[in-house]
Amino acid sequence: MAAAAAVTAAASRAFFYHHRTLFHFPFTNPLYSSARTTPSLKARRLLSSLTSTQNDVVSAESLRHRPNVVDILDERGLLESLTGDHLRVACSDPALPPLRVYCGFDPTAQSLHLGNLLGIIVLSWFQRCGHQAVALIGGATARVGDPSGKSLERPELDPETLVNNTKGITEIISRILGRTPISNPGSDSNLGSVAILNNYDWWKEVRLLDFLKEVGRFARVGTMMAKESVKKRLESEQGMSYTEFTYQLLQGYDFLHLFDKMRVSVQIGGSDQWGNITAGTELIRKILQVDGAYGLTFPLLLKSDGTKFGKSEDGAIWLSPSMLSPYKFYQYFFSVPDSDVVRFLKILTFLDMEEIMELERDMKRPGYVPNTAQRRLAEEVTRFVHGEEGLIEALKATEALRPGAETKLDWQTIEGIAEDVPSCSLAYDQVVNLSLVDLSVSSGLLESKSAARRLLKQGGLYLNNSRVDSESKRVEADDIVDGKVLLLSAGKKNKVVVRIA
Ligand SMILES: Nc1ncnc2c1ncn2[C@@H]1O[C@H](COP(=O)(O)OP(=O)(O)OP(=O)(O)O)[C@@H](O)[C@H]1O
Repeated sequence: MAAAAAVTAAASRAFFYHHRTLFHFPFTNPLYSSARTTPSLKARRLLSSLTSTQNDVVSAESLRHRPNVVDILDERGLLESLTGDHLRVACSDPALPPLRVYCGFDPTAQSLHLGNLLGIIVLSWFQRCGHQAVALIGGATARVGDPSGKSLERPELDPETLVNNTKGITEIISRILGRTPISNPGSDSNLGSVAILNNYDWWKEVRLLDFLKEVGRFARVGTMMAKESVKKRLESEQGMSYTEFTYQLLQGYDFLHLFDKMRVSVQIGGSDQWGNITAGTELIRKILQVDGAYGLTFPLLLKSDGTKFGKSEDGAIWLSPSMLSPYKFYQYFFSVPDSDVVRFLKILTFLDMEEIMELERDMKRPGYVPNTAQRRLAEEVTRFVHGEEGLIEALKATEALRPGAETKLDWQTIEGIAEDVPSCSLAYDQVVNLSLVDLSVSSGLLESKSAARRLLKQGGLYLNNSRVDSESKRVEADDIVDGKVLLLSAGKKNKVVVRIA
């Protein structure tokens, strides 16, 4: 009873604290009048899970145990900088309500990529430690273009592309973060919830004169010029447009808006976002005259050649399954060099640090089966991004590419492989009853019938992963997988997918 009463008292203290933080310093700036800044109906629905008072009441469970998310990020190599050490205390203080933390993504491509995954992972860590995640799509900021880390002005995107990109990115974030397991007290589900907002919803209402008067007045040009993103560009031949120079204030104002309207007190981002994030904490401090807004950055994920994983490079690791199949995604992680695998396990998975260290020790022991750590990494990251079904698809495709494998093939698995190996289309009548020797040539797998016969005799010709051991073998209707495709292999590496037209 006493414990329950203490919990209730602490919960109401926490609840009260929340309202005090929000409303103690009333903010009468006309830019924030509710008529102008109300999010769209869709955004409101998405936000409802976060804005309900029920979610603010701290449960007995979270009061007892809220792991320190900042320490966890630090331990795993996911912490670069904090705007203040107070966040370390605030994030695990049982007297405070869960933090609301946001990460922004400009919809500059149809899909997010591996570099952006770090922001999602950090949001997920916050969720797992009992906090609430907000993903912000920069529908407005993408029209301006973030100069951070860019040597050239970003190309302008047309509204239709932005809408398309926003849709793709929203799907990815809700798919990944919507299934993050968390202890979510007071909720029927033990899956995380994420609010996804679009900053165009408030920016489209803001008038330039109001902005200059109410926000611009508090922004010092000297401070803005000193930001890394601006300094670098001013040194370049092309210089910087006024539009891109303003970007930091747009992102800064987003933080102010989210802090003021939705009690979001933490912004996270890659280290290149430091200047934009601090623009927000500075505006909050100057305009709202409160402390209690925090910024946290994580290191950029770099390739072994020192360049960052991004979308501009060839062979970007996309998170959308329509831009990179779960099979290819899995294969990427399965093939990372031994020198990177432990670092990736810490940064990109939620595996216990003990387990990762054990894997690291195993790698140095005699008898270590090569790629064991990579397999674990590939499984964990693929499951996080593509779900259990995506992982199964990737594993099936991996198995299907192994000649002699006994897994029964289905057409989706073969189609998954078709992106990665040559394929051709042949009419049903051109295929059924044709000898395997002839099919090997007409499908383009082998150059000549004699080469096909030779390979068959050596036991190297496979139909749907089963060895073909007779020269007289002809294709039967039943060989066509699900009535749609065949997989022909010459040895371990060469394959052709034959589609039945
Ligand atoms: N390699 C990376 N490692 C960590 N975070 C990254 C990485 N790449 C991008 N981010 C983060 O993702 C968010 C959006 O990034 P942004 O759109 O600027 O980069 P990008 O897609 O890599 O651009 P580009 O490929 O055109 O350089 C930012 O918070 C940024 O810090």
